[in-house]
Amino acid sequence: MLRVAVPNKGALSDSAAAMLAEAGYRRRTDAKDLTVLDAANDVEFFFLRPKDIAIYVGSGELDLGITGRDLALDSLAPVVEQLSLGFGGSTFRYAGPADREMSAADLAGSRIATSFANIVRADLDSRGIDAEIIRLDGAVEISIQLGLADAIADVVGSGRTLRQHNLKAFGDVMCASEAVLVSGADVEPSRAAKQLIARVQGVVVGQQYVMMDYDCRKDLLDRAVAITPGLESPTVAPMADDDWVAVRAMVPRSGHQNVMDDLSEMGAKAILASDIRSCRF
Ligand SMILES: Nc1ncnc2c1ncn2[C@@H]1O[C@H](COP(=O)(O)OP(=O)(O)OP(=O)(O)O)[C@@H](O)[C@H]1O
Ligand SMILES: O=P(O)(O)OC[C@H]1O[C@H](OP(=O)(O)OP(=O)(O)O)[C@H](O)[C@@H]1O
Ligand SMILES: [Mg+2]
Repeated sequence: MLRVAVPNKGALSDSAAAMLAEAGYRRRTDAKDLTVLDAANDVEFFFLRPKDIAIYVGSGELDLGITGRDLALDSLAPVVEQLSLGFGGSTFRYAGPADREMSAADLAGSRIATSFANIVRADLDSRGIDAEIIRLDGAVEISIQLGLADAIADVVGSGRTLRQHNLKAFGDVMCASEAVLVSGADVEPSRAAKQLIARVQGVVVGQQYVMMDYDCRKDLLDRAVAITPGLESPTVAPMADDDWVAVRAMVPRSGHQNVMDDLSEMGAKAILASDIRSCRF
């Protein structure tokens, strides 16, 4: 049976659960459950702390896991990304007091508080900077005002937490993160693992596109195809009125409103954009 780790709470948990459900897997009914057996698909899901997931997968105890790229990197566990999942986007940055202009060079000799000590150590080493790393479990932004640290290194999502604590990010982004599906680095994914990867990929790709349908005069078809080329080529179907055809093509979700504007301007009618819940190529 395939064994898959899923975040049990936190920033990634709801979206990860929704994505697996959309891919056809059984959901847990109680947020306190630590395991769910999906007998129909021959998969057992384990609901674990997001930080621990790469450790279980890297050790080979579990076959696949959903976690954050930053968490996987910091774990030092031997895992590889099979898929980027398109949610849980964040950056991992240094930050310091908003009224101080700081750069990475200012970190020399400083105290840096973080929950991601390995990422910070690797970054400091790559710059040849000697600094003290203070390992905290969370709420890292408070450590400067409490006098524990001179700078922090933490996850920045909306940036709201930094602003609330009068802090400002500086230096290069150490990790551009999002939710990822990982497998062990030393093993080829099994047939069952590949099937789960393909199903989840179908959902991820589906979310990145919309299906566009519209009616188009035959003499405008070349222009229409140029606007919506589809993945291979659009489907063109006859209509009862012989001067018109019905066109159907996948369009990237980002910018699909512009595509609708262009089609409308060209003279297309009844332009519809619908969600794609899952797809395979
Ligand atoms: N706005 C955000 N805030 C926090 N984490 C985010 C955000 N956006 C994405 N993430 C990602 O979520 C993951 C962290 O998840 P989470 O905060 O649930 O874990 P944790 O900090 O280990 O758990 P907890 O906060 O319960 O102690 C990281 O991969 C992080 O990059
Ligand atoms: O830029 P923002 O959108 O404000 O999000 C970033 C904050 O969210 C996370 O904290 P979390 O809620 O996971 O709490 P924690 O610090 O205890 O892990 C992260 O560690 C930052 O503190
Ligand atoms: Mg957190």
